[in-house]
Amino acid sequence: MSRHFGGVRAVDGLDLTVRRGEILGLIGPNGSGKSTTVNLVAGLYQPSAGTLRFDGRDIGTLPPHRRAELGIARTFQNIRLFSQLSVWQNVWAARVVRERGWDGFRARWLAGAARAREEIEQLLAFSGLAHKRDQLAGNLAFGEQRRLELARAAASGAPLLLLDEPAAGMNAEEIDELDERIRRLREQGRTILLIEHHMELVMGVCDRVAVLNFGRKIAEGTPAQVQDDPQVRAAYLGSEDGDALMDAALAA
Ligand SMILES: Nc1ncnc2c1ncn2[C@@H]1O[C@H](COP(=O)(O)OP(=O)(O)OP(=O)(O)O)[C@@H](O)[C@H]1O
Repeated sequence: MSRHFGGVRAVDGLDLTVRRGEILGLIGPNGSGKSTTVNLVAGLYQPSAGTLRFDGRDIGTLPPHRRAELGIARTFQNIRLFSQLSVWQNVWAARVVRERGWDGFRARWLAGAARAREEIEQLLAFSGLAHKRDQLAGNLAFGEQRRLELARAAASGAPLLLLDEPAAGMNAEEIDELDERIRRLREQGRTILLIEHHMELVMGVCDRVAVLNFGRKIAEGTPAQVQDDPQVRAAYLGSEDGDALMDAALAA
């Protein structure tokens, strides 16, 4: 796929496969096209060229809500919750969409409510937010909002989760917890595309890693292979992420 903005080739002939059940890390220096890739998969952007298949089906022209119904959920780099709904209601809204799709959302939401409630309880426990259930999402602390976004994506039941910098702004303890949650989602059979700058998290949790630079894929492989790749090191040279990449390589 490619996506150009005027003269900027944000994504430039990217060929990427996310295998069922894996955690694929997508990394790259600032402005290398990671978020554009997520937005192409989620349907917020239309590709300038190329095709996109999900579970064998061409979804390149479907609007975002149809892709969500088919089983693609996401979190946002800049958190986007329903800030005037409670924690519980945020998770509930995602859960309801899964059961019935947007078309039946209003008419049939009551059906299956008991099972949904039980699942929402489990998700609130999973994200450590059970005690915050009645608070407005907009009033949560930053790290809690990130946790709620993840819970909401999980509540959709989508087999594919696109996580766009879920560790951004988190402290070390929160990142450890995030690491654990991402692993648990994989254990449940979810497939995860993880966009992240936090190298320790990426190298620790991902099965495979793909590296972008100027919209192109410059490397793909296991975390160890990618860390040792001279092109990857060159792309990151002199940046903070590059230093972290070296640290992760040395620690491995
Ligand atoms: N809507 C847009 N309009 C114009 N240019 C855009 C748009 N979105 C992204 N770009 C440009 O495309 C390139 C890739 O941006 P993108 O946000 O995908 O990178 P990224 O790898 O996610 O960066 P970061 O790590 O800083 O989040 C950048 O040069 C950016 O300025």
